[in-house]
Amino acid sequence: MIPRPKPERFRLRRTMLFMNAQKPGLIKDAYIYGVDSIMLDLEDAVAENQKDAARFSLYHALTAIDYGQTEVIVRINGLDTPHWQEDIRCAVAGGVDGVRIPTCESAQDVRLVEEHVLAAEREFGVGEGRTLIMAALESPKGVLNAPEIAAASDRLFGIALSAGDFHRSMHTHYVPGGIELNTARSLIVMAARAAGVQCFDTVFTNLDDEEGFEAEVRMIHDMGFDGKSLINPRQIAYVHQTLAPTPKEIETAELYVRTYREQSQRGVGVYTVNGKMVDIAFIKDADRVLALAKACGVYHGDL
Ligand SMILES: CC(=O)SCCNC(=O)CCNC(=O)[C@H](O)C(C)(C)COP(=O)(O)OP(=O)(O)OC[C@H]1O[C@@H](n2cnc3c(N)ncnc32)[C@H](O)[C@@H]1OP(=O)(O)O
Ligand SMILES: O=C([O-])CC(=O)C(=O)O
Ligand SMILES: [Mg+2]
Repeated sequence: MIPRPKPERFRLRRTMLFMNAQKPGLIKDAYIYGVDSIMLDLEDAVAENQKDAARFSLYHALTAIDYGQTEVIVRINGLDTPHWQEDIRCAVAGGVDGVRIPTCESAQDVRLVEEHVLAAEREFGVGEGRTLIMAALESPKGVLNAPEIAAASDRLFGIALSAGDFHRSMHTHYVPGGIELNTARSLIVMAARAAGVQCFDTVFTNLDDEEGFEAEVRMIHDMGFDGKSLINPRQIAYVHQTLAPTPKEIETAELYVRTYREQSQRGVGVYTVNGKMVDIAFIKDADRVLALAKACGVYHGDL
């Protein structure tokens, strides 16, 4: 069994790439793409009569492939199916970093998964508390319960919008620009921030519409999402580029932190830089920008 580092609840997750757990050709060298997290899917990408075969393939991938620093998440089947409990046993036995709950609708759903994850950790001698959880919100009930879901467990690192199923349950239609998803996206970002967890946008399935994909990535970046679920390796680079702080943002953050240190030594709490007011609130954000820039590998300074 390949030893994996202890999963970190909060780490860089700009890109989370789905792949069918049953396809060795996809999963055997997935780490070469430089994606932050891979999501081995046991749910919708796997045909109903192939669930056992997919679990078999998944277990062997988890125990035989060295994914290095790439996080490995397994999307289990829905809690309304006969599959999810065995999915959890298989993923935990293989030493997975985390499980993704599809169509999560309540804090109770998260706690139920948590109970089964803990039981599997005990059964297979995997460190108790090791396995992380994330929740995908795919129904109006799930989105409206986002605040309680986001705060439901110390294992939960984030919540994600899953728009395909959300569209179906809402009877909405895809519109370029995503106006029909505005409320769901805003609620998810707000609930995640209130609970101190991460938030992820949904997949973009039209691989031929590069312009539409890029516009959506810029929009979800502006809305405050930490990352996005992806379906294809060719979507990774643009997300990494767009979600990293720009040189201008880094320069401003550095300037704010340095000047704040000088000013606060002199007992000054609020002052101006290039005509703009700066106080402690700006410094907290500047610190966040510099930490993100460091994690993205675009800042190597000493702050
Ligand atoms: C709504 C939902 O539930 S989404 C989640 C469930 N869906 C999935 O998991 C689907 C994930 N994506 C895929 O399976 C594929 O990208 C498809 C079927 C959509 C398109 O497949 P292709 O037409 O083969 O894509 P493409 O030609 O761009 O593939 C280029 C290379 O990337 C590989 N690749 C494509 N998608 C993935 C992926 N998700 N993960 C890893 N590798 C991939 C292909 O194997 C191919 O490799 P090769 O050049 O060595 O042969
Ligand atoms: O999580 C996602 O974005 C994919 C998905 O299940 C959906 O769109 O229903
Ligand atoms: Mg779905």
